[in-house]
Amino acid sequence: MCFKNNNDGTGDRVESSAADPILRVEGVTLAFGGVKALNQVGFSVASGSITTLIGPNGAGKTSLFNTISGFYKPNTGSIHVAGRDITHLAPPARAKLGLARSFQNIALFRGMTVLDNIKLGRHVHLRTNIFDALFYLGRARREELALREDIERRIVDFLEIDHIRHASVASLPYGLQKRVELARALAMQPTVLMLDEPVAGMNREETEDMARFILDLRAEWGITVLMVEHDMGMVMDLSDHVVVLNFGQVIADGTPAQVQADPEVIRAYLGAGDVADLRRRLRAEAA
Ligand SMILES: Nc1ncnc2c1ncn2[C@@H]1O[C@H](COP(=O)(O)OP(=O)(O)OP(=O)(O)O)[C@@H](O)[C@H]1O
Repeated sequence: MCFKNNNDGTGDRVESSAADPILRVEGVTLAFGGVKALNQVGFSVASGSITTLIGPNGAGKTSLFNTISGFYKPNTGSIHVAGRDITHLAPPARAKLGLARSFQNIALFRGMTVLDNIKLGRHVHLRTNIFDALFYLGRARREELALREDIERRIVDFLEIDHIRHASVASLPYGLQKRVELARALAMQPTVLMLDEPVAGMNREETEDMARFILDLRAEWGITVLMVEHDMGMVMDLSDHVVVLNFGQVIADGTPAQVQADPEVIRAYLGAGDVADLRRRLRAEAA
């Protein structure tokens, strides 16, 4: 594949051929004491796809996200981005390779402006990395002067947040804060964007906006999306590929139609209901 994003300063980024998955997880096991949060987990994410991890509470989705982004080290198994083994790389090195993520709970600097929060995302590609940047803003700001402004402008235009660029994050409604968090992740110029429950806590209008942005960033920017999401309506509408976890294991892996029809998914994940029923109920609740 060719990166459609502007990759200045990212000389060590990886590329994949059309035949290879952009992300591959193989035999990953992760234990917390006696609890196996992940047990021999394996799946692939095709380049340019929207892939979603679902599963009941405690299934291992967050553990898997944290393992892929490098915050947890697996006991066994490996993780590959565009064919390169990244299992032993720290999170900033993974981010440099194009693996960016957002967090379930908003992790923005609430006292700072929207624009300053977005700029922090760019430091992943500077000599001053994002973690340094958080603590040594003076140095980061000096380096900022050398950055091109067009990426920020593109992101701000794309996410329709121009009118709030100088507002402090704390003053914004929840849906806009989540959009700013997405903007910061985009500022990392990701190849694979990991979104942790992107519409959690959003009202229907905010959810629809976020769904539109996710579809557009794949279509217009060529970014591969891997997300964890509980909103079944959104999962089934947006995803090309759904991976279902239960008790730390992959119990189904396929298209939305395939996993919706899988009896083990219905039994394990949805209990007595079925996906169509759950979807109806969720939509009724949202209305
Ligand atoms: N830091 C931790 N220490 C000990 N056990 C943990 C830790 N994190 C997760 N677990 C356990 O690992 C298992 C998987 O948890 P995880 O949070 O990954 O599930 P999840 O699918 O993300 O759940 P949810 O949908 O509720 O967020 C659970 O049994 C959980 O109690």
